[in-house]
Amino acid sequence: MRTLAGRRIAVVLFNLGGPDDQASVKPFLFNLFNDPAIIGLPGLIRRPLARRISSRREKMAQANYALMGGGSPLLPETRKQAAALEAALAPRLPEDEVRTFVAMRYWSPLTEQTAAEVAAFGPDEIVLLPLYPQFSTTTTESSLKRWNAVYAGSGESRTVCCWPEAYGWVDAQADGVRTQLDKAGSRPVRVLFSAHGIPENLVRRKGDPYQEQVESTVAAVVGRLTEMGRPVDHAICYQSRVGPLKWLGPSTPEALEQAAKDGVGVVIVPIAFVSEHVETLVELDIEYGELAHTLGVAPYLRVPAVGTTPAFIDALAEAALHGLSRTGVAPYGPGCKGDWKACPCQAESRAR
Ligand SMILES: C=CC1=C(C)c2cc3[nH]c(cc4nc(cc5[nH]c(cc1n2)c(C)c5CCC(=O)O)C(CCC(=O)O)=C4C)c(C)c3C=C
Ligand SMILES: [Fe+2]
Ligand SMILES: [Fe+2]
Repeated sequence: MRTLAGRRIAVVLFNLGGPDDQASVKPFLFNLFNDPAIIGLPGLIRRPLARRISSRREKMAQANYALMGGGSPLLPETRKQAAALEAALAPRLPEDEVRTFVAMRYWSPLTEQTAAEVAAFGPDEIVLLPLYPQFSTTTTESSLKRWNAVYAGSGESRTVCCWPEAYGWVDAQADGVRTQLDKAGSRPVRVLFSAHGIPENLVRRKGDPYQEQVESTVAAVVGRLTEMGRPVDHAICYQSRVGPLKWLGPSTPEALEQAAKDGVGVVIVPIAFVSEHVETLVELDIEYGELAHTLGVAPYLRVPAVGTTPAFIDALAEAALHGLSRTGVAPYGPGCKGDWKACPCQAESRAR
């Protein structure tokens, strides 16, 4: 697999980023809505629209971030994952100097800042590793496009497009579900796999593979639970709806209403996030927790994001190693377009 020893290897972890304080909420939102991957309109229309939406959304978003102390915990949580991954890779690549980096899409450290840091490191090889288990044009593709536009340093780049069925990721999720099922005891519960939504037309008209990959993660986790002797009543739903377009459904509130009608409690699983942030700590725990209470859905239990659990960090380390073992795999591009399972970066996690 490895041909040269003593390499400098940069592993770049990509995530969305979040505001670090109340003042950065609006510029963060502007960066997000000004991304053509989020609003696919020409810049002349998109920029003023992004300015309007970020102004309109500022107060509500600030109130949500205030519930977590003022800003997003996403960066400190991601830095912990980066440190754990670096420690996990060191014994696997003992002759190389491996360094992990964090590149955020909409807030600091912005991708261009990280690109400069990676360039200063002078890597021989770079692994681009999105912290999005499932590929979406709105997240993974947007981050990788930005990286490719701004990175001007040394090194051969390899990309891991996605890892929806990676062994340790699925294992960590199944383990988290089992822990919550134990807490539910003999009370009837449905496992609700809640993913961040995207507009439906991205899937139907533009072939975004996100929904299919979310479904494949869920099938793998349910399969693992069945192997553990814990078959579950389960459903997939989509949270965090934004704007007037039709988004993937059912929404998480709709799934909670269904649970109320069916007389079951829920174990809710953040199935597209790998760390805690506003969408888990505020939306799942507070907003939907209150909704569940109002609807009489009990128990309402939530699986923590995988964070730095050893099985998950192992999955990231394996993904980085698989990235290193190939040259220039395109992110969900030639080689896997239209069939992500055919992408070489999927082969080894399936084989385990
Ligand atoms: C699977 C991951 C994510 C997808 C897909 C995604 C798509 C997407 N998001 C918005 C709009 C917003 N997202 C916001 C926060 C946010 N989104 C993700 C992940 C995905 N987004 C994360 C990890 C976070 C948290 C950031 C943090 O603060 O730590 C927000 C800001 C919060 C709010 O105002 O509600 C917005 C807005 C769209 C429009 C979209 C797809 C088109
Ligand atoms: Fe791939
Ligand atoms: Fe989002």
